Amino acid sequence: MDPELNRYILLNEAKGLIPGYPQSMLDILGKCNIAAVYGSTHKNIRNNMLSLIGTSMIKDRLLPRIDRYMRLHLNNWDNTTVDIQEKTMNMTLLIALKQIAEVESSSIYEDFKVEFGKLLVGSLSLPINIPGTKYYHGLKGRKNVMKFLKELVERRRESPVTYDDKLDLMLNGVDSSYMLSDEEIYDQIITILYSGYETVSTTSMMAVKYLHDHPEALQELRDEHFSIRKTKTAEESIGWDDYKSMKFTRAVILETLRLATVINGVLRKTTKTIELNGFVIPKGWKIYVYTREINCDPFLYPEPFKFNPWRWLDNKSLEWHTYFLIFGGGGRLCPGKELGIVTISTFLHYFVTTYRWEEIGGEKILEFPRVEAPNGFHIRVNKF
Ligand code: HEM
Repeated sequence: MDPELNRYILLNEAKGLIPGYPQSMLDILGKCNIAAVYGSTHKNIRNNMLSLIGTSMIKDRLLPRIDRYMRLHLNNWDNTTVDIQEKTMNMTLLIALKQIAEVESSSIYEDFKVEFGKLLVGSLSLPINIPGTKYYHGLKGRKNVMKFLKELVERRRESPVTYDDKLDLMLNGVDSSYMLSDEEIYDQIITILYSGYETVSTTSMMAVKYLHDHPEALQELRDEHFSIRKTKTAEESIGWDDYKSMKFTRAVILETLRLATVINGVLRKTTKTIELNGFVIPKGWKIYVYTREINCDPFLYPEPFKFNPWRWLDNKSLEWHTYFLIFGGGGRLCPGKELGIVTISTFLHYFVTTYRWEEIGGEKILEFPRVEAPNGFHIRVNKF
């Protein structure tokens, strides 16, 4: 839990502190997934990942698409009761899938979602492969997800048409310095969908919850988004400069991530016997770099249990603090950080400028060990 030691571990992969994720995760996300590789292979996969989800890609290609599908997704919520947990999960998966295979995503989405759900549950399970176990279902999910992806790739290769999405970029070598093999392409797609799923959907749901409970913050957020809308026609999408101007929105998202910690920590494994703070950690041992507690450190965040987005504006360096580990650190710092924040910001933009909402009430949200609403999180939504 020691922030300094945690940071040391994250920054020193080369000294024998490589990722140590469980066997179930490695089997189900694939052996080429970014968390399973290290050294030069990791460098190649990560550079490729950055060329697919990094800032220049978001600016030019991803944001317009996120904007378009967010509008569609938020259409027709007027005068209805929605389970915002379910809605944000669907939104996140569908929008991510659209970025990968835009044209085909609509037709495969419903079936794909079922298989992806199995994969998700199986990724954190005891690796016992007998019918009925989560692991068994997870492997089945992976097998079927792979089937979808292989068919997509085959069709693309046979077709003379070019597409403007991540799959085409991967097939045609977006990163000129390294061409992914087919296996790497499949695992890269699964990794993108997996890493951005619960993180983005849960944070979107929890932002709705915190904003509902803090009307002052909601008002300031609305003002920020209405002032952006004022400069545009109803059909005009938000652009990169609009996104960069959403200072309060970013603060709301960071504060939500801090309080509703989606990732409690990250796992590492020693490749040799190592001494850390006077303790000898034998070769092959796993280390759980538990970062959750840092989010509630009263020295960094006074009144740590209070939802106070303004703290991120009063102290602009907070996001860049040495112990800000919400997105990890070192050579594995989350490459999807900006894409995640862009997606949640776009969701909040259209949600708060179109609707007001009330909680149906009484529904439990668990914050530990996972942030989730076991029975859903229902809200009544009405147009302004
Ligand atoms: C907004 C919420 C998000 C949070 C809080 C978050 C958090 C993290 C953390 C803590 C790590 C470090 C893991 C480690 O050191 O082992 C990480 C890595 C990663 N994240 Fe995110 N993430 C978010 C969104 C996303 C999105 C939207 C994507 C992709 C579309 C993504 C893709 C990845 C990938 C590929 C890695 C592995 C990087 C590597 O091993 O080099 N993340 N994320």
